[in-house]
Amino acid sequence: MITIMANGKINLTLDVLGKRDDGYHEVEMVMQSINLSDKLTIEKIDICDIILDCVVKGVLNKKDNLIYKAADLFLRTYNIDCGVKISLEKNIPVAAGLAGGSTDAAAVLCGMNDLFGCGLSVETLCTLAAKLGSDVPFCVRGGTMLAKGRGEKLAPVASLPAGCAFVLIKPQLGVSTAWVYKNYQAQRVKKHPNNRLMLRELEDKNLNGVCGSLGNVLESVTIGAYPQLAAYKEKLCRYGAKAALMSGSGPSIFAVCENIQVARKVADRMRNDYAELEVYEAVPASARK
Ligand SMILES: C[C@@](CO)(OP(=O)(O)O)[C@H](O)COP(=O)(O)OP(=O)(O)OC[C@H]1O[C@@H](n2ccc(N)nc2=O)[C@H](O)[C@@H]1O
Ligand SMILES: Nc1ncnc2c1ncn2[C@@H]1O[C@H](COP(=O)(O)OP(=O)(O)O)[C@@H](O)[C@H]1O
Repeated sequence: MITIMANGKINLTLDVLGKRDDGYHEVEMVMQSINLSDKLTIEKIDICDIILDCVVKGVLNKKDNLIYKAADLFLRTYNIDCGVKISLEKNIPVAAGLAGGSTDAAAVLCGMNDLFGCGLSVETLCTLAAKLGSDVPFCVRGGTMLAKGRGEKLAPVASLPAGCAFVLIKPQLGVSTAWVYKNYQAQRVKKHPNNRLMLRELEDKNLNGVCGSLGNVLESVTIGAYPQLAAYKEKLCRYGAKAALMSGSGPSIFAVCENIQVARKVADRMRNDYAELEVYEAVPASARK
């Protein structure tokens, strides 16, 4: 039996370059793992089955769970003639722009690789991961990455300056990623993030520069539909954060602070207006403890 942590992510940048022939959007984004994590326990069972012990809001059919899909893909690809029982402690809110489902799927692939002693490389795991979703390869690797293509082409980039921390607002509503991309209209975007500049600011460990380079074009869709998200961003900055942005397709909002003490102060002030928030930090690649 093994236990494995599945980290959530935020997007420091997210740009959409255009629509592709396969219906997906060509993206360019800087992604960052954070220590908001689900916990999975995976054990071998003698029967050829996948048993799930978990509750995921809105996922009623076991076969729709990305955990099931990942386990099924792994067992079929490597002709493994036994099954697994997987238990999940779900901490990452669902459909929140934090890759909760994708990271569970990535953890299953990595966990089963260890459990069955397959010795697959990270590259092989990422190829498998891309079959499950655009964000799943990033979740296999973690850390700070530039993602291109539909999100699966990854290159490691410099990490954030040490010590910085995030206040993360987890709104009660869930937003469908497919709906957000479907409603994306390039002409409604006022400003695109400058990914090159973001990479340079990360290299220079310049937190003010990083904050100045944050940007997410999908805000034009999700904040358009839920204007209260703009008010959260504005308040977080007024209460002492350096900058705030929506993560992924939303609706989660994160604010960047120079250190955890400042982040806790901002979070305490913000709690009077909005209760569902917590302080998190960046985690490096492959941190699953
Ligand atoms: C927006 C992002 C940013 O990191 O994350 P989330 O907000 O979901 O966390 C990702 O691009 C989401 O990745 P992921 O959630 O894995 O998406 P997928 O399951 O592959 O696709 C869900 C739907 O989104 C659309 N989609 C996804 C990725 C992409 N590059 N272009 C798209 O148009 C597709 O229509 C697809 O049907
Ligand atoms: N284990 C899982 N955890 C979360 N969502 C899951 C899971 N399995 C399937 N899903 C489905 O994936 C969708 C996207 O979920 P999630 O990855 O949490 O959000 P996002 O794509 O915004 O990061 C959910 O609405 C849910 O229907």
